[in-house]
Amino acid sequence: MTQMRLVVVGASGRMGRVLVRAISEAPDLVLAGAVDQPGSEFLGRDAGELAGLPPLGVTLSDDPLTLFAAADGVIDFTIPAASVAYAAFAAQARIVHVIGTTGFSAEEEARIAAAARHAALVRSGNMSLGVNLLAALVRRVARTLDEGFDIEIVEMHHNRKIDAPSGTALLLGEAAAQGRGVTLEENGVFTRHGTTGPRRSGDIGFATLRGGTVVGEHNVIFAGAGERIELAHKAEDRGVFARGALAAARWARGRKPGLYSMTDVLGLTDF
Ligand SMILES: NC(=O)C1=CN([C@@H]2O[C@H](COP(=O)(O)OP(=O)(O)OC[C@H]3O[C@@H](n4cnc5c(N)ncnc54)[C@H](OP(=O)(O)O)[C@@H]3O)[C@@H](O)[C@H]2O)C=CC1
Ligand SMILES: O=C(O)C1=N[C@H](C(=O)O)C[C@H](O)C1
Repeated sequence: MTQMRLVVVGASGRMGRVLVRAISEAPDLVLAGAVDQPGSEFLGRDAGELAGLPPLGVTLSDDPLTLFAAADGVIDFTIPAASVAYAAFAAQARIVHVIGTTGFSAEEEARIAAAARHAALVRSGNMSLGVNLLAALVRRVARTLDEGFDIEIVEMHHNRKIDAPSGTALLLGEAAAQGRGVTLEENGVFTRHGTTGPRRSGDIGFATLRGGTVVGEHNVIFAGAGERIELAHKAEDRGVFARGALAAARWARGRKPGLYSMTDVLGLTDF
């Protein structure tokens, strides 16, 4: 098969730079374009140089439509409003769209699902193998234990993160809710402050920590009477997310339109 031509949107961001490096190291992939938002100070700069590499001859552009027309896929770790717009552009160009962005509203999620009717789109709050395996484990444990075990999800990220709880924490919360046969909408508790009263049986609680340069840590606690099970994942390097996103792009190439997840990409089946 020919090399897959990928455009990285948000190429000057933390994930964007890691993605540019990962693509440049993959013999089956080629960086076909790098996009930043209009007005960005990085427009016109070489994407390789920004990523700490020798020049790649691909400069940051604010013209996604032209680049998408000549590409096979888009890798997108940006902000929700941008990802929604790029989903429509990728659908128009009928190319693969991999979305790692987190923090979407329900309305934005619906617009992404609508775009996925026209092209293969993979979206996940966490692209790493480890977290997606953890989600399957959480689903399994939640199915086994009854409400005598309280579920709490604790996450910590760097101090530049703008959304809370993390996309991963929500993904893990959904897995716990599915295992229990309930919905996160009805059972999720996202804030506690003041005189809250005792914990309601069946709640799925979330706690958010922010500080320093932490790449991403998640802990799912099943707290019972006199014993506690903890399932945890620690990301040490953003490369794990980039590798997952590129695996998703390869997997989605040539696939029929639809909204896919990393569970589909990794072929993870429930235990
Ligand atoms: N699913 C996963 O596995 C992972 C998901 N993420 C998620 O990815 C997202 C990005 O994270 P991170 O890289 O740390 O954040 P950054 O803020 O470092 O990067 C986001 C980049 O997107 C750019 N951007 C904003 N609007 C546009 C636009 N319209 N077009 C092109 N680029 C745009 C920003 O530019 P500017 O700086 O000028 O605003 C910035 O460079 C977050 O939602 C995060 O939660 C992160 C890691 C893993
Ligand atoms: O913003 C980040 O950095 C991360 N975001 C994702 C999330 O919201 O879960 C994934 C990862 O934990 C890093």
